[in-house]
Amino acid sequence: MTALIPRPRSEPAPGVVHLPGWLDTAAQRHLVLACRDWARPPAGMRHTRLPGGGVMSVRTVCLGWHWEPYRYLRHIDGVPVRPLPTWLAELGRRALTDAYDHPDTTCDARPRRYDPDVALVNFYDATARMGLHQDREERSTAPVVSLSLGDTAVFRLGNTDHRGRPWRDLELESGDLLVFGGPSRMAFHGVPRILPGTGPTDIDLRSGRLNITLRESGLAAPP
Ligand SMILES: O=C(O)CCC(=O)C(=O)O
Ligand SMILES: [Fe+2]
Repeated sequence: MTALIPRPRSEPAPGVVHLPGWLDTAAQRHLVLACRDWARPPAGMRHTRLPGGGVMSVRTVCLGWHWEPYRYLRHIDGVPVRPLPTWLAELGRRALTDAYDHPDTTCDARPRRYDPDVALVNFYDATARMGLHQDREERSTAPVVSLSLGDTAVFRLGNTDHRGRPWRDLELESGDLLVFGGPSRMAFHGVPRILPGTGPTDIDLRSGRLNITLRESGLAAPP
């Protein structure tokens, strides 16, 4: 959506930085097209099965490493994971610099080097959601970089101790960057709601929301 009032940078918790509209329209469209390519079979988008027998309402495709609850793998059902393109890792590095290298930063959680080797690409239709969880399968403590495309999401940023309150809800719009690192790296977070019909009309995504998170797995690449 075109914001009439520019939304300012914010730091909703120490180590969490929200940069609204970080990606311009061309960059958003480029990412949407890339996601469409990554979503093609055989390692396409799928509803992740949960150990309890349910399936997640979002559909996911992974780059670099496959994620499944609660581990990273190179193959799922015999299907190798797609590589993570170097341009996407570079975008992640730029994201951390832009997020933390700011005079108002109260907590610069930038690692000396950031080498994201895994991306989770989630697609949310109008009814999909994601429960509160921690991103804890990574062995690295480096920040998570999150990019949002399409419909606005209500993003719930919780505390680091448990799933309950306190939490705070942020709206993540198309093009927004959110990073969470430092003391908030293990914050519980989730997406209780998507606001259908709020995405831009010029990024080649007719409906729904894409979210890309970049992470450092801390796992050794196989020889
Ligand atoms: O969709 C989002 O904004 C969050 C996604 C997320 O938490 C995850 O993929 O682990
Ligand atoms: Fe997460």
